[in-house]
Amino acid sequence: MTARAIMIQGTGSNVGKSMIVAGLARAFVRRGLSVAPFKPQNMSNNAAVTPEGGEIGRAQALQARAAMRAPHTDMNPVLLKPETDTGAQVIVQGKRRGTQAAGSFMRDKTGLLEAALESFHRLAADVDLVLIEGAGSPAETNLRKNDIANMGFACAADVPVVLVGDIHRGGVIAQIVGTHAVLEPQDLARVKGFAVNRFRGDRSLFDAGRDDIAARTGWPSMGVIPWFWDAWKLPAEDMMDIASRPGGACKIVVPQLERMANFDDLDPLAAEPNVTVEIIPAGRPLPGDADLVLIPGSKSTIGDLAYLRAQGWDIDILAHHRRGGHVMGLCGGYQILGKTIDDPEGVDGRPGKVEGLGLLDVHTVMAGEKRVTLTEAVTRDGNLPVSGYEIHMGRTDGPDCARAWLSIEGRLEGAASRDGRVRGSYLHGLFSADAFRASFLGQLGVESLAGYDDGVEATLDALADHLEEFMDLDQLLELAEPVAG
Ligand SMILES: NC(=O)CC[C@H](N)C(=O)O
Repeated sequence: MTARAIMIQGTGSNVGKSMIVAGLARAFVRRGLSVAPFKPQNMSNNAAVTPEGGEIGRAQALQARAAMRAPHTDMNPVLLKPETDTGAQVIVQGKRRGTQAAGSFMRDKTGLLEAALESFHRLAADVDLVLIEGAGSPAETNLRKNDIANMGFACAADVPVVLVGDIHRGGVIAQIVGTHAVLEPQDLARVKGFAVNRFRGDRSLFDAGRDDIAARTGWPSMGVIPWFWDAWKLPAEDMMDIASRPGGACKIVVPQLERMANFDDLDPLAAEPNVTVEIIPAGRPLPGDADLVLIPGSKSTIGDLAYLRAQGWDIDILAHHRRGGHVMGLCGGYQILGKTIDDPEGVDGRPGKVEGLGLLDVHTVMAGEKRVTLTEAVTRDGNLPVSGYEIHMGRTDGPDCARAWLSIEGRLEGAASRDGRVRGSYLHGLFSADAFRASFLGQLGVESLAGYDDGVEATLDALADHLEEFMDLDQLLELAEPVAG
């Protein structure tokens, strides 16, 4: 089969590329094509686990779901997970390759373009259409040399590009015309069209603006896409996209860690009408009226523990617990709740051994192989099924693990305090299980009113309808070119 491919690049990060690729994937699947999403290089601490036990960006996992395919490590062959301001864990074709400083990554990308091309061609051998997503913007001329995320990949793979701008942040004419102005001729020749995303109001008011972009660039418009109001119902890719979600009386408070990882854990809770999820940014105390403080995962637990203390959140969490409140820690958050965290070789950030909050009598050691796996578990009290995933270097043990509240094929998972109000587990994604979430919220005194996965499916269909209406999908498909062998 000869697949066709097209690449969606943006005029900047967060212009809505991943959402557009997800919507296009669902729309083209509904038109009868087999579709695979692909992003050569992603930078995100929000990872998903594939059935083969590898890691990819969560956005590609959502796009795979939109395309009705299992996620695969080939869909995002290079994933950078920031650990500090200057260093990141590098994941290649799903596996941790090590930690690299930003500067050395820029200079030395040995083998990465080859890995990206290999993955791309493997995907293309299997489907009718590969929808490729760029990263950031191709207008960052200083990053063009050695690039594998945008034009560097588009040129190497010989694929056409559509450029998306974001009118909501302003200056969209300059975004697109400006990108046209700074691209080198060989990159410019790749761009076949543009689209304007996140339009609010009367679209006809922008007709002249759209025509001006077309006249100045020579590119046809693929559409002016109105704001998609239900976007929040889809798993968030970027920390910038997660927002507090006002809802009902039950208040779940989440300290926004600097290296927060796998925050899709919050989505099923935020989708509950009876629940308000409040994400607290640095500089603000955790509110005193929380029903539950949820400490999310962290890419660098020791670093984020210091960050949490610098905000005074340790004091807030201990006070909340003393007042009778519930505390839950997931993965990095679980480790933070324990007594000690020991990372002798710095496999998770800076090396060191530190004391945790001590709300759980457990100890964590970071070492050895990274555990990356899809996991099916059941709750020990009600035998409720929970499916989730694990991504961690740390191993946690201690007396409170005897009160583990989950069981994975007979093995105990997690820990709880004697009074049961403090709980931790390595299992990400557990709140998507409707029955478990209902029972968990029941313990906090509220009723669950939402079916989470059904809601995501309905939103992906609505997104596909939205793009069918406001983008020229026939023309987009015509622009897609056969993948050169
Ligand atoms: N996903 C997580 O929260 C990971 C926790 C920690 N960074 C570890 O690797 O063990």
